[in-house]
This record gives sequence, C-alpha cells and structure tokens, in this order.
Amino acid sequence: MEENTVAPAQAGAHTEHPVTRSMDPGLRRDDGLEVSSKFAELDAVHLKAPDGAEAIITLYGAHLVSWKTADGRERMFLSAKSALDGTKAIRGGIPVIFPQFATRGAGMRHGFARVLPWRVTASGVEDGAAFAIFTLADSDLPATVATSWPHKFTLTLYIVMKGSSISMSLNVRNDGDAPFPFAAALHTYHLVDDLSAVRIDGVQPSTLTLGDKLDEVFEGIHLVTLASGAGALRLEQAGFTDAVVWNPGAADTAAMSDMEADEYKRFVCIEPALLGPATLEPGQAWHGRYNVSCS
Ligand SMILES: O=P(O)(O)OC[C@H]1O[C@H](O)[C@H](O)[C@@H](O)[C@@H]1O
Repeated sequence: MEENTVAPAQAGAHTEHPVTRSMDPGLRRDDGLEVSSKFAELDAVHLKAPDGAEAIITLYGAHLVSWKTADGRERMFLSAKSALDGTKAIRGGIPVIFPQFATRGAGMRHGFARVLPWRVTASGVEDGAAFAIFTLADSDLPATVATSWPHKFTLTLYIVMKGSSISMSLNVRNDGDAPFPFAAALHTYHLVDDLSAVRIDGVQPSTLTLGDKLDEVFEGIHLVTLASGAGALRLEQAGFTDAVVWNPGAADTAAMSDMEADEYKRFVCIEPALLGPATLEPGQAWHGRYNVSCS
C-alpha cells in the first residue's frame, strides 16, 4: 500500500489506483462492504488506525468530517450549524470539489461531488494505517445533474491515515469518448485556536497572516506550512497546482445560515486545488495528492 506521504502526480497517466492494485483480495469490498456508522443523519465510514488515529467520512460527498490524530486531538473544523442531513453541503471538514470550483463555470457552485452520495468500495487496515476508498461515477448521478454535465467519468477518493498524518488521493478518469474540462479541490477547513495567531508559509514570499476576510488563489504550490496556537501542520500537494486560502471574516459569517457568528475565528481553509479548468482526454486520468502531517 502507498506510504503516508504524497507521491508526485502523474497527470494524464493511464495507471490504476495504487491501492486498488495492491488491495488484499480478502478485504470486504463493493456490495459486500458494510457502511460502519452514522454521523448525525448521514451514513459514514469510521476509520480507526491501531495507534488510535481516527477519521469519519460521510458517504454524502465522501466528506471527511472529523480527523483525530493518535493523540486524540481533533484537527478539522466543523460548524455547529452545519446541515448534516444531506439537504445542503456540509460546512467544515474536507468537501470534495468537482467538476467546478466556486462560481468559475456555469454549473453548480463548487460542483456536484460534495452534495451527492458516493459509494465506499473498500476499507480496512494495512501496514498500521486505516484506509477507505470512495467512488462516484456518471452512472451515480441523478438525471438533472447528468443532463447538465453529460460526461462519462469515474472519481475515486482514497483516504489513509495513522499517527499524526493523513493522505488523500483524488483521481478523475475520463471514461467517455470526448475530452471534458474540470476543476477539483479538497476544500480543507483546518481547526485553529485563534485565526489571528495563524501563520501560513509557502504560498507567497512572505508569511501570510489573516485578520479578517481573505479569499485568495496562490499558484504553483507544493508545500505549505500552517502554524497556529494548535501546533504546526505540513501540507504537501501534487497534481493540485493551486492553493486557495479562505476565511469569510466576521461580516460574511454573520450572513451565513450555517455558521455561528464567532466560528470564523476557529478555522482557516487552505485548499489544494486544480482550478484550471484542466482538460482530460478520453481514457486518461488525473491524480491529485494531498498529505497533512501534524507536529
Ligand atoms: O460557501 P461555499 O459554497 O462552501 O464556498 C466557500 C468558499 O469556498 C472557496 O474558498 C472560495 O474561494 C470562496 O469564495 C467561497 O466563499
């Protein structure tokens, strides 16, 4: 199985997902695999590594809503007012953004992947790490969505974690006979003690700090460090060429129905992204990789 690190992306490669190739044939998979738990009203997979690290991923959006490192510390922000019933995108954790980023296109804001139920196709423990694989394909789309985005594709999200690290790999494959454009991101809401103490390095020549609202795209990103009262995080990305740093600040938060007034002080989004849009040729696949390590 892949190590808990980010390997270089292979844009345009035809390779199968590394875990799918090496998966123990004895593991439960496809329709033999049981969804292990509920998170509020949503079906979810609860990953537990032997060292105590834990993660919860809802099938709705293949959305990681909680990640606790082996020391028991929660690392993800999740709004107390977030919808958790499948009627609206979850506010916090790691939304999967595909095939459109924000309003950069004519489709659904931030795409449909975060608001549709995915399938879990494998999960288990291997080499001391807990992992799960989630899939969404064109055949899973409701007719209204399929009509507005009429392309044959398979999205695969692989999550593996142990100790103080988590790795995610988002793969997009074009299963059709015509090229399609897409954007993708892992819209990570990092939990912090105090937004004003946040220091971000690796996105611009100087350290980036946030006082209030910020919504900025940085290009050519590989390694970002996030320091805050909650410790330091090392964020590595490959395939995702951009990083979006976002916090709504006080005024925008007040206007949001799914956030408490003060909650903006407790997170910063640093989102590995391929804003492109990139074009994927028939039969080709794109791989975006992301690793978060805490110290
Ligand atoms: O409210 P959402 O649709 O979840 O979007 C939340 C935010 O996502 C990204 O960070 C964008 O850059 C922001 O402009 C947007 O406000």
